[in-house]
Amino acid sequence: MSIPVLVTGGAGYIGSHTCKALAQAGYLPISYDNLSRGFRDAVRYGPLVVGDIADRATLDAALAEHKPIAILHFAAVAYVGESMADPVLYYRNNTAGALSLIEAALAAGIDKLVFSSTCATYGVPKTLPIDEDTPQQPINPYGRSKRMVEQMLQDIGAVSPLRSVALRYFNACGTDPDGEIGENHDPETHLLPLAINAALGLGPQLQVFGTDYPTPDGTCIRDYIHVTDLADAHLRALTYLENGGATTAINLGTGSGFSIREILTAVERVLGSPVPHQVSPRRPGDPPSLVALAEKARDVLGWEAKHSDIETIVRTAAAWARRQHNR
Ligand SMILES: NC(=O)c1ccc[n+]([C@@H]2O[C@H](COP(=O)([O-])OP(=O)(O)OC[C@H]3O[C@@H](n4cnc5c(N)ncnc54)[C@H](O)[C@@H]3O)[C@@H](O)[C@H]2O)c1
Ligand SMILES: O=c1ccn([C@@H]2O[C@H](COP(=O)(O)OP(=O)(O)O[C@H]3O[C@H](CO)[C@@H](O)[C@H](O)[C@H]3O)[C@@H](O)[C@H]2O)c(=O)[nH]1
Repeated sequence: MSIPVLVTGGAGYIGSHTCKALAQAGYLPISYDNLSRGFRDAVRYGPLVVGDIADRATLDAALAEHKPIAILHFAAVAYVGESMADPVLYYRNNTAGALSLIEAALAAGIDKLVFSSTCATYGVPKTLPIDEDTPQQPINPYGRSKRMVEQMLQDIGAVSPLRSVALRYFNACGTDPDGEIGENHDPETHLLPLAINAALGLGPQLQVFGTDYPTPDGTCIRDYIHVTDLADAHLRALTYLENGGATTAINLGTGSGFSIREILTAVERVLGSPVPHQVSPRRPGDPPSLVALAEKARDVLGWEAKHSDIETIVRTAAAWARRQHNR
């Protein structure tokens, strides 16, 4: 019998890829998702409970029915720009929502939780690459909404059996190499899919948000990590907690940064067509450079990125984009 695990946000991009990895490893992923930003047809590897993490009645019933041994908590709203415009949404959904989930976990006696945190909790770090001891001083409500959840997990974990791993992802990208699931955000706001769609003629030209950052070519630098590598890290974090591991926080990145211009060059090289683009003003809330030091993930989880070379990222994401457009 497969081991049940509750996956909030299992109908979303990273959650659905992690459900696939869980199923392959002998777990039964129970997706718990309000479908506000996810898709029913992304839930393929276990049952779906349609519910909101703030809805304790539905949540408690799902926990009582499926008896998961752990929770992987992906459900959130996750756009830096949107969080600047609508902070209430971010604090309500991400922070208050997480507290509701934690209370439900405690009531159900669940003592293991893996949390989707983010490098956006670091703000504008003084030095690069970013290790886990870098002060968390987020510069947007999205990052603050997530840092608060990390703090709640630490405080609550200190006085309860709940142990957790906060995985601070850098920029998720790429799609399932088998093509079963992919990245479907509506609207899409992420650089990689927008650049690929522009190159393939499947979307409008890309807006490059700012060319006056303090970086070598003036565009923002990010650390791009393939979603399959993120999924693998979640399994390892779950195993760590099953083996009695203590509450901790771990970066998930490659350790290499790419500027937006370097990404456009890479997309052009892999797809053989240029990325039509124009320069636009900076997007509020964007730090100039975010690059991980990924040693803790290797030391604690035995994890390293295996699919995150830029070619694999572009190839898998482009295959998915073409399939969505039957091209
Ligand atoms: N995409 C990235 O680059 C990135 C980087 C760092 C961290 N993260 C974090 O990873 C997680 C997943 O991100 P994603 O890119 O897969 O996003 P996504 O929007 O594809 O998935 C989020 C899922 O959560 C669901 N959801 C949202 N609010 C909910 C609620 N109140 N109750 C139940 N379900 C709810 C949505 O319907 C959606 O299916 C998020 O927590 C995000 O903050 C993402
Ligand atoms: O049309 C676009 C979209 C993005 N960018 C830039 O590309 C970079 C990456 O942007 P995006 O793909 O939107 O990712 P982030 O804003 O870095 O945020 C993602 O990565 C974060 C970690 O860095 C996560 O926490 C967030 O959930 C996730 O949305 C940024 O400099 C953007 O300004 C553009 O220039 N044009």
